[in-house]
Amino acid sequence: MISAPDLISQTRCFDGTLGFYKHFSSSCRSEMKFSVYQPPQAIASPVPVLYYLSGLTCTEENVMAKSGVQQYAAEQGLMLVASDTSPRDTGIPGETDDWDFGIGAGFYVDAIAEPWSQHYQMYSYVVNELPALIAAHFPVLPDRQGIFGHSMGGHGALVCALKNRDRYRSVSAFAPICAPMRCPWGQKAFTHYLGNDKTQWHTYDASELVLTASFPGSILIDQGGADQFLNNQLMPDVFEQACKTAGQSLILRRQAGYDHSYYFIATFIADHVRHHAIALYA
Ligand SMILES: N[C@@H](CCC(=O)N[C@@H](CSC=O)C(=O)NCC(=O)O)C(=O)O
Repeated sequence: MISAPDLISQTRCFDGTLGFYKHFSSSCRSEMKFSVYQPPQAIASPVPVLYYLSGLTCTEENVMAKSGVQQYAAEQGLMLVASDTSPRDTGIPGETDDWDFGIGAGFYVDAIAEPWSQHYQMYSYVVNELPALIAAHFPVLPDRQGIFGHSMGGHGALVCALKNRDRYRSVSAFAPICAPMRCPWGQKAFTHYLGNDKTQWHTYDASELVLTASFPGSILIDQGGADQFLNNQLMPDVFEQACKTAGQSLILRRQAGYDHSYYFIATFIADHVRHHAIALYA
């Protein structure tokens, strides 16, 4: 039996309910927090569920506080679940030293290198443990799941969907880190979490994965043209080229003038929720 999470706080929002929760994660072997927006439709019957993965430095709160996503989840009848971006307070030396590694920067991989492998199991957490807990304790249709995210989390969403096409019916991303093996954020995280063997890195790089594991539906990506991280960290051209090579359907929208912030996400999040709703209610 999967234990119920503890409710930390609950707020009414667009005729639904926004709740913040904590529980002990067996994957990460530490306490984890997450947030859930339950739309009004979920009172009558179970609804599809959309998972959101945040970027570096974020928690389970950022998307709920800054994007305005609840309005669109309420319109479309989707449960929205946002996980934290890493375990916290594990006691691993150095986990708070850098803003782009350790706490707030789990990169949605299962670490295999010590000491990170003891707790940093974010891939298993978001793909297996959290969905099982949500299915056990919230009114969702667990065979109707979508996933999206921003930056580190946008890349995490791409990887989760590409590796699990049987579990997710839809995927989208805001300004994802498209080729982590080639950028400083990704190289730093993969070196520490996965070690120096590059064959391990390939299994968590969306631009490599898509060459051998395509997703059945179209992938939607929005990328701001004035994003400060565009050229040195995000590299959407690499993913676009890989999708072309693999025959993967991709809608890559380059949005002139937009940066990397939640103002950019708030501007286009209605389109993303609609993209998921179409697939999840088909
Ligand atoms: N000054 C920022 C630097 C980090 C940042 O930009 N984080 C982004 C995600 S970057 C890639 O994963 C973010 O979403 N920040 C949180 C927010 O609410 O904007 C910082 O310290 O946040």
